[in-house]
Formats: sequence, C-alpha cells, structure tokens
Amino acid sequence: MQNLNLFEQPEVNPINVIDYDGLVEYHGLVLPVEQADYYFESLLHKIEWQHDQANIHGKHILTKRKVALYGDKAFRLTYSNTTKLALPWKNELLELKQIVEQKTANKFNSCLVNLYHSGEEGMAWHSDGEKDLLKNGSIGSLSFGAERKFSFKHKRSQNTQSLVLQHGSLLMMKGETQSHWLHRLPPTKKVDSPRVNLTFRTIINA
Ligand SMILES: O=C(O)CCC(=O)C(=O)O
Ligand SMILES: [Fe+2]
Repeated sequence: MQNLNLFEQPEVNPINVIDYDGLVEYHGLVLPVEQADYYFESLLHKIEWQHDQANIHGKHILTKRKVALYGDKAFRLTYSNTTKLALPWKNELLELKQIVEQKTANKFNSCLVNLYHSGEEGMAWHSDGEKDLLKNGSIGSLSFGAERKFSFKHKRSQNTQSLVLQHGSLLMMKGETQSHWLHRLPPTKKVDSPRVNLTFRTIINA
C-alpha cells in the first residue's frame, strides 16, 4: 500500500496565463475566504499607506492610488522616476509571505503594497524591476478585495492575455516574463470598491 501523507495538501495545478517568453501562473484562491477577509481588513488599517509619487514627462504628480514598500532591509525601489525606501515588515505581511513561499518554493525579501480605492484607479502598462530586482526573479502577487481584470501584452507581437484576479488569489510572474511582457491593471467603471495587491519581490540593493 502507498504511504499517504495526510498533511500534504494536494496542489491544484496553476493555470498558465502566457504561452511563451516567460511564465505566468495563476494559482487561484490560496486563502479561504474568511482568512482573505481578515487580511484585507488588517492590511487596510495597518499598512502605512502613502500616495504614490510619479514623475511623468518632468512633471511631479501624486497618484490617487496608495502604496507602501516593506522589506528585510531599507531596500530602495525605483520606478516611474521616484524611489521608495522599504519599511520594516508588518506581521501580516510576513505571514502572507510565508504562505506564498511555501506554495511556490520561492524566497522573497520585500513587498510592494498597492491600494486601489475603486475601479477608477489602476496601473498603466509596465514591466517590473529593470534595475533593483533580481534578474528573472519570481514576483508573487496576492490580491484582496474587489475582483479586477489584469492584462499582459507581449512587447514585440503586442499579443494580449487577460485574467481576473480574485479575492485571496495568487499570481506568479516568473523567468523572463518581465523582459518580454508588459502588464497593467486597467481602470474600470464597473468596480466601486477597494482592492489591495501585494507583490513579493527580491530586491538586490542594500
Ligand atoms: O495591482 C496589481 O495587481 C499589480 C501591481 C503591479 O503590477 C506592480 O505593483 O508592479
Ligand atoms: Fe507590476
């Protein structure tokens, strides 16, 4: 008879979102709804939210979206011509980091947290981490709150793939994905409630 390990959760195979030039895996729900609700509320209250800054065509602007960066050290993360400095971890973020690490056999040293107050707020086409991130390092993205569409566009062919990110779900962006694909969170009039997104990353500056 086979030796069954009752403590090993059968892992449902993740769905592949792109077919080539990288790997994007949607794991679906990785937290039971009650736990996802708990973390959503905790994060809304405990994260040190700041309006995101951007420098677009030489103009300094504050976005409506709020953000915060957390990490093992005071890492720097530069994007849209502004630099964020990582704050010391919150317990909730460490707990969620551990869940993602265990599910995916990855290690992360930082997390960028985003708050979209409603569907009016989104994030434009971009790739993550030309400079500050480990090259071809995995990015683990946990979503809470409102379900939102998320899209990928191949830089050369413009081929586009989209999916819906559910409350308590995990999306992994791996390998060469950031070199070949852009991603975005399109704004939408259909959503009027908030969403929190966590992207666990490996930053390489100290
Ligand atoms: O909100 C999301 O799902 C993704 C956010 C994102 O792409 C980023 O923070 O770089
Ligand atoms: Fe991103």
